[in-house]
Amino acid sequence: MGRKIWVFDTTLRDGEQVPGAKLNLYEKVEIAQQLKKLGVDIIEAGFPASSQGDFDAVKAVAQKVGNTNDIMITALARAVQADIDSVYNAVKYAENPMIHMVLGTSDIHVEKKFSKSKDQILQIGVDAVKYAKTLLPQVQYSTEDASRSDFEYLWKTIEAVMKAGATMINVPDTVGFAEPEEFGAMIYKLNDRMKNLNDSVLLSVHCHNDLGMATANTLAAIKNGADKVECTINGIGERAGNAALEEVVMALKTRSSIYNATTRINTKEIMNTSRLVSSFMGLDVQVNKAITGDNAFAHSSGIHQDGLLKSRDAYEIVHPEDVGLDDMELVLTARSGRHAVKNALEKLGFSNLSNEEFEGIFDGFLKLADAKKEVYDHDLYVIVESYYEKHDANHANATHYSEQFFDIVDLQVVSNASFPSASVKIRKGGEVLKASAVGSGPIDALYSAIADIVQIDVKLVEYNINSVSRGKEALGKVKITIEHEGAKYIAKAADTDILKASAMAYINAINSIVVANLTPVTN
Ligand SMILES: CC(=O)SCCNC(=O)CCNC(=O)[C@H](O)C(C)(C)COP(=O)(O)OP(=O)(O)OC[C@H]1O[C@@H](n2cnc3c(N)ncnc32)[C@H](O)[C@@H]1OP(=O)(O)O
Ligand SMILES: CC(C)C(=O)C(=O)O
Ligand SMILES: [Mn+2]
Repeated sequence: MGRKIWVFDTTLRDGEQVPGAKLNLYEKVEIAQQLKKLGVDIIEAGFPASSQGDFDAVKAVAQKVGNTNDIMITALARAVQADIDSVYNAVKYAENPMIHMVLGTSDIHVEKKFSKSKDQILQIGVDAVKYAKTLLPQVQYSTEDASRSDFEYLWKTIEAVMKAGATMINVPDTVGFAEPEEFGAMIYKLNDRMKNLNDSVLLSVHCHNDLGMATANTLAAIKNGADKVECTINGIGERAGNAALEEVVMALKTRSSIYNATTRINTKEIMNTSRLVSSFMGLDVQVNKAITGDNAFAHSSGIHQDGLLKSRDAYEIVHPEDVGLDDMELVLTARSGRHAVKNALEKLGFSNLSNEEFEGIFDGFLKLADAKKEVYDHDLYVIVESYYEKHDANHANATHYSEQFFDIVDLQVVSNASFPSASVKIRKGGEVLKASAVGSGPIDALYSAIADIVQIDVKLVEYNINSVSRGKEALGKVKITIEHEGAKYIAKAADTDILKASAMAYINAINSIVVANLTPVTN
C-alpha cells in the first residue's frame, strides 16, 4: 500500500488554458462528475475572476459535484482580494471548499513581472493568505516559478505563508525547467523544513512538461516526500502541458516497490475520463501517449505479437483492463507474423488448417497487408475464401463470405451551406447498390447514403479525423465508433481523400458488425 498521495486535478483550470479548449458550464460539470468517479481528491474547477462564464461554471461544479465531503473543490486566484472573493463566492457552495492562490517567488517574477522588492511580494502573499483565511479554513499557496527561485527566499515565503495559515503549499515548476534529481533534492529539503514547522500542512508539486520531464519530476518529488501532486488528464495544460495524471498514477502502481505510495484513483476509469476530456476539449490524444494513447496497448509487429501470445508479460507492463480497456489489441499489418495471423484466424473459427493451407492463406494475407495499412477480420474471411476457391472449390471454407461484406465502389459528395448531399455506390457480393442522401453536413450526408444501402441499424458514437503526414499529399486518418444492438464497433481508414477515408472507416465498422453476426466457422 504505502503512504497516501493526494491527487489534485487541474484539467478544468490549467488544462483549460490550452488554446481552443474552453469548456462551457455543462461540459465542466460533466467532466468534474467523471473526475469524482475517477477518485481524485481535489478538483480545481477554474479561475472565477477571469469571466462571468467561468465563475458560473466553478459555482456549478461546487454545487453539483462538491456536494459530498470526500472531494475538495477549489479554484485559482491571484494574490489580490477581488480574485480571492471571486473564488470564495464560487467554491463556497461545496461541502469541502478551498481557496487556491498563486504568487511568484523567482527574481524574474518579483523584479520583472511585478517591479517590486522581495519583501514587498512576501508581504502581499502573507496578507492575501490572511484575508483568504477569514473566508475559508482551507487555503493553498502556490509559489509560482519555484524551481527558478532563490531557495532561501522560497523557504522564507513558505514559512511566512504557513504561519499566516496556508494549509497546503504547492511548489510549481511553472516553465518545466526542473530536472528530476535537482527537483527531488529541493523537495526533500522543503519537506524536511516544513514538517519541522507544521507537519499537518501538505507539500504539493505542480510540474510542466516543457522539456518532457513533468511526470519524471512529479515522481521524483513523491520519492522525496511530496504529499500531493497536481496533474491533468492526458497531460494537457499551458504550453507543453502538465504532468499527466494517468502516467503518475500508473507509475506509482506499476513500480510500487520503488515509490511505496498509493492514490485513491480508480484506475479502471482512466480511459473513460481521457476520452471525455479529449472529446469535450477537442484535443486529440497523441497516438503514442503513455497509458491513454490509441497505441498504448496495441501491438503490431510479429515478434511482439508472438511474444505476447506466449506470455503477456513479454511486452505488457500495464494491463489494459486496469485502465478500463477490454484487452490488448493485436493489429494485423504487413509487419505481423504467422503466430498473430493464426491466432486471428482461430478466433474467427478457422482452427483446423493444415500447414499447407495456412501458408497459402498467410501468403494472401501478406499480399493484402502490403497494399493496405491494416487488415481487418472481414479481410481475413475474404482471404480464406479466395484461397479455397483457388485450391479446393468444394471445401466448406470456400463459402462466399465476401458476399456478406460491403465495399465502396465510388462516391460523390457536394458540400455547401444550404444543401450538403452525397451519392454512393457500394458493392455487396456481385451486386452494386446506389443511394443518395442529404444531411446536415457532407459527412452526415455520406453516412446517410451508406446507411440507406447497408440497412443495419447503427448509431454514430464518435467521429475523429487526423492528418497522418504533412502537405498536400497528407493522409486523412478517420477513426469512428458506431453502436449496434448495444455493442460498440471501432474502425479506422486512411486516404488522401478525407471523404473516401470517412466512407471506408464507416464501411469497415459495418463489416465488423457483419463479422460479429456471421455463423462461426466449423471445419
Ligand atoms: C502559471 C499560471 O498558470 S497562472 C494562471 C493563469 N491563468 C490566468 O491568467 C487566468 C485567465 N486570466 C484572466 O482572465 C486575466 O488575465 C485576469 C482576469 C486574471 C487579469 O486580467 P487583467 O486585469 O486585464 O490583467 P492582465 O491579465 O492584462 O495582467 C495581469 C495583471 O495581474 C498581475 N498579476 C499577475 N500575477 C499575479 C499574481 N499572482 N498576484 C497578483 N497579481 C498578479 C500582473 O502584474 C498584472 O498587473 P498590472 O495590470 O498591475 O500590471
Ligand atoms: C497556478 C500555478 C500552480 C501554475 O499553474 C503554475 O505555476 O504553473
Ligand atoms: Mn501550471
